[in-house]
Amino acid sequence: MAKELEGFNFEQRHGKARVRVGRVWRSKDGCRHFMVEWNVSISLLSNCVAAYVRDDNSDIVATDTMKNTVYVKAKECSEQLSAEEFAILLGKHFTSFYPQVFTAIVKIVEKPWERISVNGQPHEHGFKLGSEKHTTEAIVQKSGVLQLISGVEGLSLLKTTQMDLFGYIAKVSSNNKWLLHLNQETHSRSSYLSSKKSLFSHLNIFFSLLIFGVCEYEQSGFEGFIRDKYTALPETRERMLATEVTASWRYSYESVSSIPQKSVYFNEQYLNVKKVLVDTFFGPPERGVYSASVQSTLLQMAKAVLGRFADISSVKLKMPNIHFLPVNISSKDHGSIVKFDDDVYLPTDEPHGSIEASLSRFWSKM
Ligand SMILES: O=c1[nH]c(=O)c2[nH]c(=O)[nH]c2[nH]1
Repeated sequence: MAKELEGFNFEQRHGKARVRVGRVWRSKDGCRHFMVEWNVSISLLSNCVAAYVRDDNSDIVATDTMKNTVYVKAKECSEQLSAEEFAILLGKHFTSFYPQVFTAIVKIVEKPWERISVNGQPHEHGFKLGSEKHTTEAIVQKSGVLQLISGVEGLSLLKTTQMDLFGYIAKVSSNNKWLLHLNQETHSRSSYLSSKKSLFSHLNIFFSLLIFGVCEYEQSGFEGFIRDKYTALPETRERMLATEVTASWRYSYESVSSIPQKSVYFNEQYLNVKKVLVDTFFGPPERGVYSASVQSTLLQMAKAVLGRFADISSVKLKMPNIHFLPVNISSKDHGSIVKFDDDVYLPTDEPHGSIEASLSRFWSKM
C-alpha cells in the first residue's frame, strides 16, 4: 500500500527469500516415506514505516523469525500437504499472528523429487530428481482474502520435424493392423521409398488418406510472416519446435476458507494441468498436431487449460522459441560437405525467440 512520505509516494515490504526446507512424512506402518523439498520466499506488507523514517524497529517482524517460522510450521504439519496449502498456511499465520502485517505473499518452488522404481517396483524411500518444477504463490490478506497462483517452470518440450509424406504413410501403414497385409515390404522408410511406385504403395497412400483424412503430416512450421529487406528466414512447414514452458495459472478460490479440503488436491491439479499442456503441445502420438507458430500452439495450450479446469480463471504462458539451426557446410575446394535435409541441426540456446501471452475468463481478476 502506497503511503505519502515527505511529499513522495512510499511503498515498502520486507521478507526472507529462498528458505530451503525438506520435509519427510511416513505412512502409518512407517515403511513408505513421502518427501518434499521446498524453496520458500516470504514477503510481508506491514505497518513498519517507523523503521524507515525513525530508526524504530518495534513493528518489524525480523526476517530471521520468518525463516524460523518456515521450519516450525513444517514441523507442525504432521500430514503431507501441497506447496499451495503450505504457502496459504504460512500466509494465514503471518497475517493473523502479527497485528502489523496486513498482507503476506508466500512463494514456493518445489524441487522435483520423484519416487524411484527399482525393477518396476516403486521404492519405499528412494527418490530421483526430475526436471520441471512446481511453483506457487499465495497472497493472503488479514481478512482471509486469497489469491492463489500455481505453475510449472523448466518444462522442456521438443517435437522434431516430421518425416516426409511417404515416410509418414509408411509409418501409419505399418502401425495399422488391417493395412499390414498390404504393407509387407514397406516397414522401413528406405524400402518404402524404393518401392513407392508399386501398386501396393499406391493402395497404402489411398487407404491412409482415407482413414486419416487430410494428411497433416508436418509437425511445425512458420510461414506468411512479414518479409522485408531485413528478413532472411525462409518460410517452412518442416522445422524443429523446441521450448521451455513457464506456465502459471490462477485458481478462482478467493478466500482461504474456500479452498478444497482434500490435502493434496493442488498436487493432483498440478499434474493434470501439466498433462493438458503437454498433450496439447504434442497432439496424438501417431499423428501429432501441426504448429503454425509458437504463438498458435501457445494459445491452443492456454485454451485447453481453461476449457478443462473450471477452477482456473486465467493462465499465463511463456514459451521461448529455442532454435535448432539447419546445418549446411561447404568448402571452397569440395563444395557442399553437409547439405541440410531436415536431419542435422545446430542446437542453440541464445538468442531465442520470446513469446508469452495470458488468457483469462472475462470475470477473472488476473
Ligand atoms: O513460431 C515462431 N514465431 C515467431 O514469432 C517467430 N519469429 C521467428 O523468427 N521464428 C518464429 N517462429
